[in-house]
Amino acid sequence: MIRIEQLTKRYGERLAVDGLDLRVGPGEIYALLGPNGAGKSTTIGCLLGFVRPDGGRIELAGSTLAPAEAAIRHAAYIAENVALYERLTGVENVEFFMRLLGRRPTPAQIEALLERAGLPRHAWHRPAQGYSKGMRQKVGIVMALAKGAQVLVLDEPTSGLDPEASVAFGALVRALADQGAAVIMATHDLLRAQELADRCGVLVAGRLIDEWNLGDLHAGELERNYLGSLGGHA
Ligand SMILES: Nc1ncnc2c1ncn2[C@@H]1O[C@H](COP(=O)(O)OP(=O)(O)OP(=O)(O)O)[C@@H](O)[C@H]1O
Repeated sequence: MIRIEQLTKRYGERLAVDGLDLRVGPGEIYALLGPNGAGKSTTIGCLLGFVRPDGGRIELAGSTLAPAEAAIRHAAYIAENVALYERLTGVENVEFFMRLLGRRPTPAQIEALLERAGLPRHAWHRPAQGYSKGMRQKVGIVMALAKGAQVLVLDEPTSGLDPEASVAFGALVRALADQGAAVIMATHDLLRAQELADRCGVLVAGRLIDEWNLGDLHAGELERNYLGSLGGHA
């Protein structure tokens, strides 16, 4: 579960996040929409403890720890470009990550995770420097699976992915949510947001101006609503 209450962040004079309240329940996928500069990345940065808020409260997976520690313990983050150790293979990257978590996985356990995430077999033992964006996203998912993350934070996860990779990625995210993870994804991809998310909110100038249950909307309706919502706040 993700609970954000009255989150505020300023950069000098600029109010990037303005008293934001937002909740994402276990098993729920929430799409955080909004134009450039709306405060999506700042919100995500605060969730992960990368950015220090000026006010408000953040709770991840019921933890009362400071956000950075709670994120280290409970969250997995998949950035637009998943950073890997370029000279290590996919298997070695996952092994390294799992050792940081205090685990000693067998090669078979790592391969089972890579298989589950759909990383092509031919890539398992190749250096990550040759990986495509979609392959990197899959390794990111493996790390979330390995960690048993209760919170999954995604920043523009589908930008630059081809439609097939994007659909495959969406299925993996849904599988993690079905295991009980609370998922928040900042995105400009309204099509994928409508396909994948359960709920979405529109952030403008650091405030949520609208929220919808996506199950209530017809195909294509999200874009109309979104543009209408922005128009009303122009
Ligand atoms: N490190 C920073 N220093 C100063 N201002 C910043 C900093 N990071 C973000 N901002 C400002 O805070 C506001 C929110 O930015 P943020 O990156 O969170 O928006 P965003 O919704 O993620 O935008 P985008 O869709 O373009 O990624 C913007 O006005 C931005 O210029």
